[in-house]
Amino acid sequence: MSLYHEAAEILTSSSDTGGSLKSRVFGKKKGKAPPGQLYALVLETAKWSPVLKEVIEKADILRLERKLTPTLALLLVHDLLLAKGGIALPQSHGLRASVERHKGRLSSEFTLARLRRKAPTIEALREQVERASAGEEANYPRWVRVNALKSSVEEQLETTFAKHTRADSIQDIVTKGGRHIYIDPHVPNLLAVSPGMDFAKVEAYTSGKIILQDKASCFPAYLLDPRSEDGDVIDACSAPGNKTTHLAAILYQHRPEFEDAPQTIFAFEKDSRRAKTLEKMVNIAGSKPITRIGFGQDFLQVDPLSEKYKDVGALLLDPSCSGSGIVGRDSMPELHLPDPPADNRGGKAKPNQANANKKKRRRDEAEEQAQNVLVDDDGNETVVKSEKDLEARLEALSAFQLTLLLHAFRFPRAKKITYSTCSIHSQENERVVIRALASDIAKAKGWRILRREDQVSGLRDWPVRGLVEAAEGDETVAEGCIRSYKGDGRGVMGFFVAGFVRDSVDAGAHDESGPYLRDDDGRIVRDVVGMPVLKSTGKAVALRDGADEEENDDDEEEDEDEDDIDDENDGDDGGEDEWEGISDA
Ligand SMILES: C[S@@+](CC[C@H](N)C(=O)[O-])C[C@H]1O[C@@H](n2cnc3c(N)ncnc32)[C@H](O)[C@@H]1O
Repeated sequence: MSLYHEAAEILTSSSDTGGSLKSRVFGKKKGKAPPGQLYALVLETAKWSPVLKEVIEKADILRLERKLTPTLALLLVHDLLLAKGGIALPQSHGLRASVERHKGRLSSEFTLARLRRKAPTIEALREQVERASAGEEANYPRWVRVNALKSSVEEQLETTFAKHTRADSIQDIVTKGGRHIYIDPHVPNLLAVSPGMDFAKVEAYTSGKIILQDKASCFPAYLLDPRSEDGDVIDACSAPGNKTTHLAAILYQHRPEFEDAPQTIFAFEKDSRRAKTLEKMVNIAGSKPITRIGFGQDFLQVDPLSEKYKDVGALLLDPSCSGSGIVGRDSMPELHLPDPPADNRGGKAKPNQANANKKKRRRDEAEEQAQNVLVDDDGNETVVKSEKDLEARLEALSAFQLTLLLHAFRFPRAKKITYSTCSIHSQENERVVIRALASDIAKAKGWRILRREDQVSGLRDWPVRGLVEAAEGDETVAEGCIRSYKGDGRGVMGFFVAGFVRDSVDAGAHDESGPYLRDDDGRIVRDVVGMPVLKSTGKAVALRDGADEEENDDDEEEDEDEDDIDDENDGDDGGEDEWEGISDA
């Protein structure tokens, strides 16, 4: 079966079956076509279908080409007019010929359809199409994290977003037409831009200078705030790698001067296939030199007492969850099929009312069915027929989430942990936090909630906090928890994060933050001539004879090390031109 027949089968079945488009494409048992290509073809064709329907009907090719069904015509005309390589069939193939014969007519109808929509260029039309098909997402900004390892907000404002106008509020981004940009006041290096921009070919995106990441999804790494004195960092559940690469960028920004032994991020991912995506993202983002990926490695099987993890001072836990906070996940745009020629419809000019009603009924049934399928944030589907089913699913998830959190509490040098979900259910959120704090291990090791007043400034200021009732009336815990809700006008997905801290590490594990005083960014405090200030005396280190020269030599070495990181990153980018990007929670 050709790519187009497989795609047509998916498009025609989409109104009858539940489940997400991704699961229907990637879960297909017998297909021959590469799933990535199939998925892109089906999704893009559905997005463009209102325009293509018009083009096909005006060019009248369904009357002229009797073998073409309306669905096949949409798919083939999509590729003829919009795909880089045209129709993916041999030149002699009958289907290809049946559409290419009408290329001239189809192209001019396409131009007319564009002009009727007042789009001066195909790019402008593409933006319209993206916006119209975005569904729920059209009411949200596109969040863009500038990757500090490779670029800066200033550079991106002058290059990628040079033509954007500065907006005064997040509401302006979604309500005003055109291209607007807003600098987020809470999370450093975060921008919001108007929806509808196609990033697939934007250089800053394909080279990892910018990463598409929802604002709320940036909270965990920012809240963890890893410093050089925290030693190594664990990302327990890493793929696709948004938070891993965010951690790397934060470590890079906090890197102390004149110190070697860079920190390591241990990024675990249980699912080997997803670990490959993680690897790709880590490479593109330039985080590879400091990241060790645990391919297919289950965090629960990692021994906290292993020598390898003796310097782990901070952990980020972002486990699988119900994904109930995700905005517009995998929503399939409505398909607009061209009408068959009049004589194929038994001479009637329009589909009759009975048919239209039948179609509507089928659509309603499919929608109802889809609402009963709970798709978690890893794409796994569970049919939820009742409240009881949902409760059982949430109970299973929260038991797993709690186990993970208690495992993290065991790392002997750990002093900070963040726990997050993209769920709105308190069972997966405050309830897990409360149960974790009440555990024997938390009490034995001295773990407590990271209070609001001790949080990084942007999250201290974030107004949406945890639910007091779900936190069993504990206001300190509820205030320490950070929430967000979709649809509340703040432009973010539904999310939850809480931080845990403790004041001292396990007996036997040393505090290795070093002998020198550090500023808020983890940099060593120095006197006017650049000598480091000792914690013990509050005074700068005294110079020995000849030590001045030695220290300068060291400085040069350190600078070279930092350059090495950049060089390696640039080198990595060269081989990754197939990167199509990830956008995620
Ligand atoms: C919510 S996603 C993580 C998203 C990721 N933190 C990001 O921001 O890009 C959860 C991931 O955890 C992985 N996972 C689930 N259980 C795990 C375990 N026990 N050990 C390691 N990875 C696990 C899943 O396969 C999935 O890829």
